[in-house]
Amino acid sequence: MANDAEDYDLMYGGTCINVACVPTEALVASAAARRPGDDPDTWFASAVERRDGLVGAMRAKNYGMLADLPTVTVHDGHGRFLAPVEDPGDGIGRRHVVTVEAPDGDAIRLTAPVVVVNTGTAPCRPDIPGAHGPYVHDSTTIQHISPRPAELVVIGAGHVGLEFASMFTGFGSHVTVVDRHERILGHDDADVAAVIEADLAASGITFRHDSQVEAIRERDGGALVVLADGTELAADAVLFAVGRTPRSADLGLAEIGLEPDVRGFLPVDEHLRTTVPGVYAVGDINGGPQFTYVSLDDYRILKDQLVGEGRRSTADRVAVPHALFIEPTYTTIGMTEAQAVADHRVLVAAKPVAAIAAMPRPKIEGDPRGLLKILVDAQTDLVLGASLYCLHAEDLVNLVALAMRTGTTAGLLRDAIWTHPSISEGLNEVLEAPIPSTLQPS
Ligand SMILES: Cc1cc2nc3c(=O)[nH]c(=O)nc-3n(C[C@H](O)[C@H](O)[C@H](O)COP(=O)(O)OP(=O)(O)OC[C@H]3O[C@@H](n4cnc5c(N)ncnc54)[C@H](O)[C@@H]3O)c2cc1C
Ligand SMILES: NC(=O)c1ccc[n+]([C@@H]2O[C@H](COP(=O)([O-])OP(=O)(O)OC[C@H]3O[C@@H](n4cnc5c(N)ncnc54)[C@H](O)[C@@H]3O)[C@@H](O)[C@H]2O)c1
Repeated sequence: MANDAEDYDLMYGGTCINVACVPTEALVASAAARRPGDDPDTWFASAVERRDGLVGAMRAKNYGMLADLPTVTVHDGHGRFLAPVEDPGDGIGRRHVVTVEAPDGDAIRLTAPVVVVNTGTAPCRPDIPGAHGPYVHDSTTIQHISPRPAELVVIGAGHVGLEFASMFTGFGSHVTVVDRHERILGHDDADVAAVIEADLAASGITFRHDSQVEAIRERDGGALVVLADGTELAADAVLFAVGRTPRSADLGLAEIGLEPDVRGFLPVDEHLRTTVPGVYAVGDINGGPQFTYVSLDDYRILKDQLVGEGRRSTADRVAVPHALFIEPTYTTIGMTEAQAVADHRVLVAAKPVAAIAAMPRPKIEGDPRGLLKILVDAQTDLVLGASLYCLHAEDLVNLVALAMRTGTTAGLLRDAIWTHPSISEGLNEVLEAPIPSTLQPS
């Protein structure tokens, strides 16, 4: 196990637990819990402390889950392929060779007929002047920023950009988000994206769309973000949230004849086999969707390949949901409205959360922002897709996902008995009177 800074023992459990989902969602939750009277800096410091405790405990647990198994040996260090050992005629066949170089320079050599590459991705920064300057961060380093920046510029309005923008706004910082596209969530329904952007703007975030960053300059005690149109944005800190790059550059891939794609990801077939026999690539490194639960499903496919019947494949994934942890949570599943109207007669069931009388839960918890929108096939009554922007939508979307996977109709969701007061019961009301989509197939 290794990360870019080579803190091997700080990465047990991988990216999600140590530098991604768990720590960031812990900070998002703490930021959302801050009330106007709470001192921002004290609150931020205690949130960081809480985050560190949680991450430390989960890392230890994850290490134990592997290291405590009698069949597992954990080696700390950087793994890299060496040339394979050709079949010595012992019945096992050709073996791959991996060297693991420990931080102190010691290296060991491991041989095996099967090697699974699960090296993940790392944050990337564009090749512009000042991108590695002193006040410039990525999603990992900003989690350890001190003091809290009063003025933060976030470059990139994707998952990382919007989550950290929402989080730092909650911590009392002023955040400007710069993105090269004309709107946020460009792949999603425009009407839903507009509601979300309006809420984020109302919470204090400034958006600069259609913008390219040309350089980042140092100024007294901070940075100056220079945009292509000449605008200069002063910041205490800058966060690059412009995507992630695969960790494949130093894996010795040439030794085994494994060619990465142009971006550096390792191409696989639907059973996660690379082009080299005996070498699999799972998780972010294979260029699939970058989510922990997809990496987990890759593991199921791999397990089925190695000790099962070899039937599971990426092709049998149905209705994979996505969640964006802003406040409140925004989730999507299935088709967008534009995609749905291309092949279906679509009914749209949509209601602002504040107007759903039969779903008091968000009002009880004090955040009635959001919108529930569900797309239904007018002929079959099956759910085609949904955009759920609401407190606890990260759970509601799983219910809709299950309905889509099992062919449960919108009528059944509408008429089901759900607990009260819950978010699920919103389905009773939202699905009551869907109306035909007004979008034309493009
Ligand atoms: C800020 C942020 C928030 C996120 N939030 C979410 C979320 O809420 N939900 C969600 O589903 N996804 C989220 N993601 C995405 C998610 O974290 C990743 O998709 C997931 O962690 C990828 O897991 P993986 O199995 O591919 O590998 P990783 O978890 O990345 O593990 C790779 C491991 O390999 C090690 N390694 C790399 N190269 C070598 C080498 N040569 N030798 C030895 N070890 C090596 C690394 O140190 C690391 O421990 C988030 C990502 C980020 C950046
Ligand atoms: N809640 C979650 O599940 C979650 C949370 C965080 C991250 N992630 C995963 O991590 C991955 C990486 O996230 P990310 O936000 O870094 O990448 P991303 O691909 O989601 O978004 C990058 C954004 O940066 C913009 N951009 C790129 N270069 C730019 C430039 N030079 N100037 C201005 N804007 C620029 C792009 O237009 C895009 O909007 C995501 O794809 C996602 O799979 C998931």
